[in-house]
Amino acid sequence: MCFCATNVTRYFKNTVSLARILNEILKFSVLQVLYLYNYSIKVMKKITIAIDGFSSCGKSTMAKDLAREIGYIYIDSGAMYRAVTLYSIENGIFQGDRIDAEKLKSLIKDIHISFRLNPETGRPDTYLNGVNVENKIRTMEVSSRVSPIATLDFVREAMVAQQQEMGKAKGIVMDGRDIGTTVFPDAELKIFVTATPEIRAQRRYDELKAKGEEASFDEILENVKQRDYIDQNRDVSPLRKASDALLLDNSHLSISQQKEWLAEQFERVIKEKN
Ligand SMILES: Nc1ncnc2c1ncn2[C@@H]1O[C@H](COP(=O)(O)OP(=O)(O)O)[C@@H](O)[C@H]1O
Ligand SMILES: Nc1ccn([C@@H]2O[C@H](COP(=O)(O)OP(=O)(O)O)[C@@H](O)[C@H]2O)c(=O)n1
Repeated sequence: MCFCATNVTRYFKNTVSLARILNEILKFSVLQVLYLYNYSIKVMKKITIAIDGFSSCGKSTMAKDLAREIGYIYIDSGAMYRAVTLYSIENGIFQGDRIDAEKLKSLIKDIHISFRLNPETGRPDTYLNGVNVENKIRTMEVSSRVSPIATLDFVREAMVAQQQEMGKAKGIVMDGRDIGTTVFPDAELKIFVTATPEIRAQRRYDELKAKGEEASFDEILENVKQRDYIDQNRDVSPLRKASDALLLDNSHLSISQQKEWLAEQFERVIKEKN
């Protein structure tokens, strides 16, 4: 790709006409044109993109789309906390609502989380100790137990260390609750997303229904509010907007509108950095 792109760029010399052709004839998006052009002349400095915010507001939808379009790695940090929660459910860490933190602490080194691209969806699936748990971690049972697990300092320490390792080379879009504040405080682009609890619950409800799963709107709304409360009030890395994050309330934005907004922010920052 690099060889072809370099030659094409040399041939056309004029970036504007090249961009127009890629855009109008080959139907490349503006971002793809920008990325291809920068890639071709090998000057594009990769950045780190941190997307934080409240539960179920569309963070991963926009993060995944952007990452795919610009060729960055996408990491869903929430999936990692969900995987630890699933492990805890399956390994007797919960006694009713009580968490056996000592037991989990002694087992945490045995929890290995990774992501692999699913060729069918074109998106990364979550693996727990080598097993694909992408569907299992999205159940209401995991949703209702994940936030207390995510308050545990040794769990966060282990997850943050892995996340920082994944982002060492930049070129990463990560979404979660503490990415812009704790995991990558120096991220070049930080977004904080919010929407009303009712709208977020409706989006999650529609998603579960579309998957053919049993869902109660009231239960989801309660879960969304409860997780927001725990996430904002925990001692370690509580959910906060980083002071240098851009605020996006997407209550009344469509998926494509928010995608376009994020692409504009990326384009602006990447131009400043290159
Ligand atoms: N702007 C939007 N309008 C309507 N639905 C949306 C929007 N953004 C995301 N969604 C949908 O809302 C649900 C939750 O989005 P998701 O990206 O998983 O949220 P988060 O990562 O913040 O938990 C998904 O089903 C997604 O398709
Ligand atoms: N960086 C992160 C990501 C998630 N989490 C926790 O993990 C839970 C699940 O995260 P998620 O991103 O999958 O949640 P949804 O908004 O997708 O439902 C959150 O409610 C937080 O309690 C966290 O503490 N820190």
